Amino acid sequence: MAFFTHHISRSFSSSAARSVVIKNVTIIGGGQMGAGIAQVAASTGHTVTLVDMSEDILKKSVKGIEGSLKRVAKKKFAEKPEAGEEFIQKVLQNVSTATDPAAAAPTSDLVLEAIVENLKVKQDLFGRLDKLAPAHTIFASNTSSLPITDIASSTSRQDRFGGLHFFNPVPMMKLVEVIATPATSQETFDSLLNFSKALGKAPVSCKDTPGFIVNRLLVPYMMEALRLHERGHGSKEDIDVAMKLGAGYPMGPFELSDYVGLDTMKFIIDGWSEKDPDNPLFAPSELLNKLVAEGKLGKKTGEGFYKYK
Ligand SMILES: CCCCCCC[C@H](O)CC(=O)SCCNC(=O)CCNC(=O)[C@H](O)C(C)(C)COP(=O)([O-])OP(=O)([O-])OC[C@H]1O[C@@H](n2cnc3c(N)ncnc32)[C@H](O)[C@@H]1OP(=O)([O-])[O-]
Ligand SMILES: NC(=O)c1ccc[n+]([C@@H]2O[C@H](COP(=O)([O-])OP(=O)(O)OC[C@H]3O[C@@H](n4cnc5c(N)ncnc54)[C@H](O)[C@@H]3O)[C@@H](O)[C@H]2O)c1
Repeated sequence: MAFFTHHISRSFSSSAARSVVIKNVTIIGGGQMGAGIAQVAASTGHTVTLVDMSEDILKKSVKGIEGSLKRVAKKKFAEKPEAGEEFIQKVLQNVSTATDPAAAAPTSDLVLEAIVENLKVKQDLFGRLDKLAPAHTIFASNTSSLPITDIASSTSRQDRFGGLHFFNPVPMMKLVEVIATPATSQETFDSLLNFSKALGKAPVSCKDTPGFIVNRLLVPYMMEALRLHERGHGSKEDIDVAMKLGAGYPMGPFELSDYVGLDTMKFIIDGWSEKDPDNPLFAPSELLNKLVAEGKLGKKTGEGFYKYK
């Protein structure tokens, strides 16, 4: 239970570097979040290196960015399609790709990670990058549910490590949660906050507590929707309609689950129920486990709670 009641008091390291103006950004993980963050950073004049495990994945990421930019341009340059095309090309010029994170780390002001929601994999990545990146480089994680302190523990720059939690779809969602651990320096926190504003986002300040603000409230809600359905108390379609029309949510919980990715949901809930097994809010869902075992991960694989093909 300590996991959820632990109170963190923040202190600032005096050994911290000066506040960094973030211009060159390395984003690791070119999935739905990494690609979205890369798009928004490149659109706001940052130089971005997007890293993933293969050229094929990166091609898909850049294609996704281009598709999303077209949607943005269609709205932003409704009267001037040529200006829209110019905007898209200019943004894409700000994005390069690499399969080795070591390629860009030495010139980055910020390394932001948006890879799989697995503590060990994230720690291995940052442990390796810690030896390659210059002293001023800030590290940040886009984790949904893992303690930033635990991820940062694999590095020797805990004062230059924080959380930057974006929301899906990144080009549309205005919020960024900026997370300071007790070891995050004030300068690092300010740099991350200013970077979020430079992206045109609205940052809120969070402590390094489970789920920060949004997911501490959203995860129990989403899981209870699944359990309500499993108890036979509502079809997924009715639950979705009810929450859209009765609570004003843009998507119902099953639509949103498919949009987020059922694998990511499972990583989150398994991690929390392991740490806090007696908490009924974090009880696992058999239906979720079954769909993930079948490879039905939501929109990204063409099927989850609903079919998209
Ligand atoms: C148990 C664990 C569970 C918790 C998981 C937590 C996960 C995580 O940590 C936190 C999250 O992110 S939580 C998740 C938080 N996220 C939420 O809660 C999201 C909830 N959903 C929403 O806010 C809305 O449904 C959307 C904004 C997604 C779509 O808007 P809509 O009005 O319903 O429908 P529309 O007709 O489709 O789109 C209209 C127009 O919007 C534009 N546009 C849209 N996507 C775009 C993109 N990718 N690019 C560019 N542009 C994009 C475009 O102009 C489009 O027009 P077009 O002519 O079609 O090009
Ligand atoms: N999906 C969401 O709605 C959402 C929202 C906010 C935060 N997050 C968090 O963002 C992170 C990424 O989520 P996502 O939805 O973009 O996942 P995703 O599955 O769409 O993408 C993850 C990408 O990371 C790559 N990857 C995995 N391990 C890697 C490694 N070691 N090196 C380089 N690349 C690697 C994968 O190839 C994949 O392209 C997770 O920590 C997740 O919890 C997700």
